[in-house]
Amino acid sequence: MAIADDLSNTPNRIARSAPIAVRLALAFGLLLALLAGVVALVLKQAELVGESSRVVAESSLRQVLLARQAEKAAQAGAQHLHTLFLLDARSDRVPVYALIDTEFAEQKNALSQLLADAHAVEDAVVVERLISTRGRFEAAFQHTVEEVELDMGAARPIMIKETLPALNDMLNALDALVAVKSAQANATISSIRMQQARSREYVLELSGLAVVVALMCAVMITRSITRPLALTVALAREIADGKLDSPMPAAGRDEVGRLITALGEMRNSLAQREARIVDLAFRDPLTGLANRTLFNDRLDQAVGTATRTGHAMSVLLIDLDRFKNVNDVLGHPVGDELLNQVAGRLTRELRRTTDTVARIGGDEFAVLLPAQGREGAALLARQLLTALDTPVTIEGQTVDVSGSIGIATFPDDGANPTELMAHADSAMYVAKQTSSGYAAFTQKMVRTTEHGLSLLSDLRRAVDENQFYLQYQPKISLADRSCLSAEVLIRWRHPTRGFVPPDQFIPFAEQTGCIKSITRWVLARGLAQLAAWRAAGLEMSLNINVSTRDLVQQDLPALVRAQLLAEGVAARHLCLEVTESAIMEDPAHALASLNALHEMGVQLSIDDFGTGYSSLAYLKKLPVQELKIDRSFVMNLDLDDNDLNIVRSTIGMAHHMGLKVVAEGVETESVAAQLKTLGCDGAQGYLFSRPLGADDFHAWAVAARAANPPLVLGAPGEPASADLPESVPAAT
Ligand SMILES: Nc1nc2c(ncn2[C@@H]2O[C@@H]3COP(=O)(O)O[C@H]4[C@@H](O)[C@H](n5cnc6c(=O)[nH]c(N)nc65)O[C@@H]4COP(=O)(O)O[C@H]3[C@H]2O)c(=O)[nH]1
Repeated sequence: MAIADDLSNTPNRIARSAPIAVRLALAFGLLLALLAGVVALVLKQAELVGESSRVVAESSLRQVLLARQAEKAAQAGAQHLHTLFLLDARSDRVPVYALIDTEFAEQKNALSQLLADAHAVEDAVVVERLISTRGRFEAAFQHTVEEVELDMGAARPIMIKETLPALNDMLNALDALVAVKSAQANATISSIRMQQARSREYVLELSGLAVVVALMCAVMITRSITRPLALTVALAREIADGKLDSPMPAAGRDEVGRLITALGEMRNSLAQREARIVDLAFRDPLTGLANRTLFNDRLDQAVGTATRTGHAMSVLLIDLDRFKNVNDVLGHPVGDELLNQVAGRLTRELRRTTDTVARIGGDEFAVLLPAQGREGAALLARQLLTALDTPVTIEGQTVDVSGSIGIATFPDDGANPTELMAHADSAMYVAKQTSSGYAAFTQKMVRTTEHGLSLLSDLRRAVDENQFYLQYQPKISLADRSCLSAEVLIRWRHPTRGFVPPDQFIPFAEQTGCIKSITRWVLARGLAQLAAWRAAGLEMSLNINVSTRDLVQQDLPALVRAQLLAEGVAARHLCLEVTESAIMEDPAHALASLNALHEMGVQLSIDDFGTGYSSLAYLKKLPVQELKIDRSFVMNLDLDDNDLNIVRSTIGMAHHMGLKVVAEGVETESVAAQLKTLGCDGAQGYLFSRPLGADDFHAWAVAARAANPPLVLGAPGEPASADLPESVPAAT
């Protein structure tokens, strides 16, 4: 069967190997040749038939004419014989004899010619008979003529008995000859007719053959063009429908074959481009991981499957800690490489091909675990955190990596992808505050979120409704216990919640952006109070806390400048406290703000030192004058050698860098004494005073000043003899 197919396809293959133009030229050439052949044959046949017809007609006519001529001559001879009987004088008969001789000669000549033309046996027999009858006639005629000259009376019976019967015999023989010739002519004509009929058949057969051959050629050529064209059209439609992987039809070497090849090339390049587009649409170009779109798509499918099968499934959201620092401090190429390495580590931890790891944001990754419950997800979270834990080395720099993972599991933590992702997100934020680094979602997290929402609207109202107030805590010099500065601490008296400590609302205000209006309020109220104290003769400076958000916003220096000008307070009497984590959150912007404030003359202090991640080496680059050691290291300084060592080395290094050091949370004399021994410059704590209201602080400060007059006047880090103008340079 295959061989038969092969054979039947061979002409097609041959046909398709030649160009269409050549094929058409060949086909039409063949057709023309066939037609020319047929025409030539028809002409030849017609010529043959015409020639033979002409020959036969001429020959028959000639023979009939010769026979008639002989007959006529015989009849004329007979007439002249009669004439002889009517002429008595011999002289009158002589001319008749001459005529008779001529007629005899004509007769003889005609008969000789008839004999010469008589090829057929039957012709010869008839002619022989004619010649013999003529001979007898001629003899009888001569005899009669001789008798006429001898005895006219005797000649007449001779003529009647001999000559006339001989003449009749000769005439009968001539009739027989004419009949034979006519029969021959008829036979020839019917043979010609047969020949003509045969010629017609030949012509018809040849024409039929030519038509069949032409049809076969036409079908073959048409098929050799239309079939590949139909395949080409089908291929083009498939390409248009986006089917780019169906098998390609075999391409010949003709024009259609070249078209198929070109379509194939077009299809391949389309397939490549489509793959690239799909890659761009669904892959993260940096890490090669699935992107958010692909992740969401797979999450939809996984939730669909889990709903049908009743199996659990989990989502893990992973956020890298301090990634922004890496990007800002070490540069984007290092940040990109870090993300790449993290992507590799996450991918390597996944064991099942059905699991998906995706990069869904800058430093945010997500893992989809179909058919995996909470325990399995928590186990993987721990493995991922361990995998991330090893520091990476990029361009010779060692970068610590850590992450926080939030887990949400279907169906307990969410019935749809949106809920699952939102709850994994909430869990991730909780995870950031835990030591384990991961957290599975609980309903309590929803309540926290709800609580957060109502807290947000309350916070927004608090400034307008004057629910905030300020307290001031003295910062004293350990050298002489004098008070030169006060730290401003905000307090919130909520109408229904009661007193809300700053630790509970400041971080939230920072997250939600409310901190900006709070800082503005604290700056205005605090500087107004400072101006009032100074106007009342209390030599004092103020420390005000600013948050990360304040620091990265470029309008902080302008705001501070405006408030200082509004209250007429010199910039040097203001010290802004920033936490090291606030600086490290966005070092580039933080540094810009700090520089602008420093140029303005504002003092800068690093708050809660020791709790963040920054190093003293990095702080060296900052325009700060003071460093406040966190109270967690100070409070048990006299009991804990570790704390003592930390505080000692911090003071040593800070002094080495030209910074004043203030210890927070000093509650006992023993700690104060230790700090003084260690060379600490200032201290703050319940030992000296709890945070006080403005009036109480004023009274406390006046009393303290009386008990412990300052050896020098000025803010920590400020030269005692400084006599700076009360004006404020414009912020840059
Ligand atoms: N145990 C103990 N605590 C002591 C002692 N001496 C002072 N403190 C407390 O230590 C905190 C010192 O403030 P902080 O480190 O800047 O820490 C502050 C500061 O980071 C933030 N904060 C307070 N007011 C403001 C503000 O106006 N703006 C901003 N951005 N943050 C503020 O809230 C944090 C907490 O403030 P507070 O609750 O007022 O808590 C204050 C103060 O009451 C002591 O001897 N023992």
